[in-house]
Amino acid sequence: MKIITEGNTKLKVPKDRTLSKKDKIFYNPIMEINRDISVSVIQSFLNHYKRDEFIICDPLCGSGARGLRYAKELKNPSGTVKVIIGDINPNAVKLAKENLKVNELDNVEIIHKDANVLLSENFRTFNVVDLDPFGSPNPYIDSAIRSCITKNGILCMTATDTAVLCGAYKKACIRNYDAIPIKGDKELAIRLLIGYAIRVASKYDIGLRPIFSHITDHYARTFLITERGANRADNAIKKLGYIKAVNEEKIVKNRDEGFEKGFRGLFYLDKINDLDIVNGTLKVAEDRNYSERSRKIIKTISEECQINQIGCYDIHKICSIIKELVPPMNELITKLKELGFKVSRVHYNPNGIKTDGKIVDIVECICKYNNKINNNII
Ligand SMILES: C[S@@+](CC[C@H](N)C(=O)[O-])C[C@H]1O[C@@H](n2cnc3c(N)ncnc32)[C@H](O)[C@@H]1O
Repeated sequence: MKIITEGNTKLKVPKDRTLSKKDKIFYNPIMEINRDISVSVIQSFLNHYKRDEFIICDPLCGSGARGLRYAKELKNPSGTVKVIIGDINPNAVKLAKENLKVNELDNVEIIHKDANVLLSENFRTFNVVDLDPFGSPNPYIDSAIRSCITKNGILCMTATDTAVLCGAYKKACIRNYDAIPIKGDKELAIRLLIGYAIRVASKYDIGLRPIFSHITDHYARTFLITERGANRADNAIKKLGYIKAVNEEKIVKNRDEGFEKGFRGLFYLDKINDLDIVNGTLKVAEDRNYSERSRKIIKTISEECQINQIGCYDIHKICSIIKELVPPMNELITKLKELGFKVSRVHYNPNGIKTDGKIVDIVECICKYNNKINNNII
């Protein structure tokens, strides 16, 4: 064991790890970024909404890193923060208890229990439920929704089964998420996951609205606000639909229009980030000097979420289709901006941009740049 610091929380963690289920206790240092972003999003939410008591459940806690960071680093401006953490693995629970002592916290309860049992025993109790499983969060989504408060609760989840959500295993995606995936644009993986969660929540007359979503390294992560009532559930369902990807262009079809051959889904078609929450998240991460990479991801999201586009245009793929050389991304972005278009890079693909321009505008800029290069004008 060794002691490390994440944020301002001290953690005793195993020295030798395989980062798989084989580890006696799971701790992944790469997920510090995930935890930095999570603390910042929830703090941003707390700064927007007044709460006397704010109760968070981390039912798949591993070493306790996530739950303990919430307990130590979240500040509730108008009340208290309490964290319930649990794990089915007795070794994880033992370590989480040791980590609780190291941090001298008195606002945490640690429970040795199956996550679905813990969540089911706490009907409509938690302000936040954070699902951070191995693989898909799917086995826990139903009980997580029932254990969340129904108005302005937060369900956050990590999915590490991105190969499934991104379309490498179509049958598994249909089986696990009742949806047909699309390969290529990773944002669609989050949209598929959100779409699925909305369908699960709607049977309880709960609507879900995403406030922050990212796809980083090997996982997708989203934060969804609960909204009470059949009308809100209906509104959330109305935002689901089908997508057809044709040469980097995404054609969308609302669910009400029915399924058509060539389309895939269901996907969530509305905004997957709330700009106020994202900007608040960035401020928290910057004020607290959280990891540089987490700040960079949040900053890019704050830019990309101001452009209303599903997914992104991958410039390398466009160039390969039109058989043109790839221009420098910055040159292309500057050119499009000079033409009056909004443009942003995306956090999940170094070759991707979002823009309110059309694909023909991008193609024109690429061709013009290459002509100038060929004629030695640049
Ligand atoms: C990916 S790890 C959690 C990592 C942790 N949240 C963090 O940020 O470091 C998943 C954890 O879920 C636990 N787990 C697996 N199945 C479970 C179940 N049915 N109920 C409760 N815990 C479970 C595992 O023991 C493991 O510690």
